[in-house]
Amino acid sequence: MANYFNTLPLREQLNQLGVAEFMSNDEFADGVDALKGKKIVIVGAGAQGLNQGLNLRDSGLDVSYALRKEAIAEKRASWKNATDNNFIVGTYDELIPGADLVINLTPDKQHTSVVSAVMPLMKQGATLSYSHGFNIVEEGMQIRKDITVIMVAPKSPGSEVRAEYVRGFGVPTLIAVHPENDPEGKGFDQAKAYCVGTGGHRAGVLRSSFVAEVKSDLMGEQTILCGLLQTGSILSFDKMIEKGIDPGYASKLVQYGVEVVTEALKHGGVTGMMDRLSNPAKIKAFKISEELKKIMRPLFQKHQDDIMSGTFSRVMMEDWANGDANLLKWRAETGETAFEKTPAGDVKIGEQEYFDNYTLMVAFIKAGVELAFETMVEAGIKPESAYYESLHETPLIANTIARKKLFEMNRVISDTAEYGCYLFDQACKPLLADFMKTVDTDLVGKNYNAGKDGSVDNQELVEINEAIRNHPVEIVGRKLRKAMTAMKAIKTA
Ligand SMILES: NC(=O)C1=CN([C@@H]2O[C@H](COP(=O)(O)OP(=O)(O)OC[C@H]3O[C@@H](n4cnc5c(N)ncnc54)[C@H](OP(=O)(O)O)[C@@H]3O)[C@@H](O)[C@H]2O)C=CC1
Ligand SMILES: CC[C@](O)(C(C)=O)C(=O)O
Ligand SMILES: [Mg+2]
Ligand SMILES: [Mg+2]
Repeated sequence: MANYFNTLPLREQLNQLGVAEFMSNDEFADGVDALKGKKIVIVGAGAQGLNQGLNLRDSGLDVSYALRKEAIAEKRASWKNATDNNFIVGTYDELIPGADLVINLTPDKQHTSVVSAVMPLMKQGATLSYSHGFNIVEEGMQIRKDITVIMVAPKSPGSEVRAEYVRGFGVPTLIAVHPENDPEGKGFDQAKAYCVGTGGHRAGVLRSSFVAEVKSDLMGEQTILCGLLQTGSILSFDKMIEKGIDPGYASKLVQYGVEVVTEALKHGGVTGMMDRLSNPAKIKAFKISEELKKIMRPLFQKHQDDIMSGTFSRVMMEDWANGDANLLKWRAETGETAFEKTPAGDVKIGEQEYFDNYTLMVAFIKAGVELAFETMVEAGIKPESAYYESLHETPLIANTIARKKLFEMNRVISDTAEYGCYLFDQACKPLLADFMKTVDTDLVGKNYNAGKDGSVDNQELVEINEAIRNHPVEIVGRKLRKAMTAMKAIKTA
């Protein structure tokens, strides 16, 4: 199998990369009708599998789970996830032949073997769905020509797909039909219905392509969403310990701080997050974020270039073939960091205190969101897609860190995202070493405003406010957030 993207002529690569059409609410007027009464069989009951299945069932659809024989015989976590929630569970032989829609929600690494096992059992004219296009785009998987191939890709961890649905909202979702597999022209209607079933239509849906989803998803997860949150958290904690801040306080500030500051990002964009700082702190955070952008831009560009050329996927697949040696080594190293091993102290940190005492994280997030967005757009990804993959999803990932630190984030995200996160983190920490020498506790651990009289240069503040508000991620963000009328606030620690 060859990398599908790399086999396309440049014209077609650019065509597929540039697909991102924001869909209006009335395009979902038929609800889940296209899937009503159809047999939906999900393969895999993990992070996405279980949570999407719960939403689809609550939306009135007929969902069951096909698991590999060993998972059923050994009553593994996936079997328990599905049976504890009263779903019918069966083997591939038992369930796949009757399925109208087979949703493959196993780890990307397993897709070639899972799809190869499932495909011969699928009935004529059935549909196969993915939530990430890696297998189709990077591995060039060929699907039987009578089968329709669709993608419904929530831009969120599975846990938040469920949590947002239960809150009455949803997560932004990319839907697509593989141009090589739409023999009956029904793929798009089915993808829309599936997306309504998960609640995605309430948060914003882009009609996308497998190519656009893969090249943006990989970039978001490696850089701002997971990589930089990991690097920023570890460096912030280590700095506080070096400067004598109480470890329990430092641990709590870092564990929950990213969730608190990004909640402001979710509702009001970078502008809203920066507005939570005092004027002097805002000016400082702006200047630091500019410095961080300068240092990290080449690394962000390298990640995007390697994703576009297929180098990233080739190297990761070499690690798969090598028994995940790097992934497992990096996972173990992350588990050994002082941040991970230091429990959050029993200390009260007020909501505003998270902003005032963690200005450094605000600067990291501003820099990372803007850089990821800028780099994706430069590479041909549409601003709407780049917004979901940078700004909107950052708070959803931050929620997982608040639950159980970086361990939880890396457990909940896909193996592909986890690998890319560590890859970025390994390269980013040394890059930031000199910068971190300049950081003191006024930026992390103590109130930035302490001992200052709060005065600022008016002209400088006006210029900085303008720069923040007029960044392209803010312009597209204001438009997309207008469609998110049902967005709910979450309770933070
Ligand atoms: N994690 C996330 O939040 C997101 C994931 N995605 C995409 O969704 C898809 C699923 O990812 P994710 O939910 O993280 O996956 P998980 O790692 O959570 O999937 C675990 C499930 O897959 C099954 N599985 C593992 N290996 C095999 C195999 N060889 N054969 C059959 N079943 C197997 C497991 O069953 P068993 O008990 O037998 O091991 C389990 O049910 C991926 O394409 C990913 O990129 C997209 C958006 C976000
Ligand atoms: C950010 C990681 C992700 O892409 C996701 C949750 O959207 C993944 O692959 O897990
Ligand atoms: Mg993603
Ligand atoms: Mg992903």
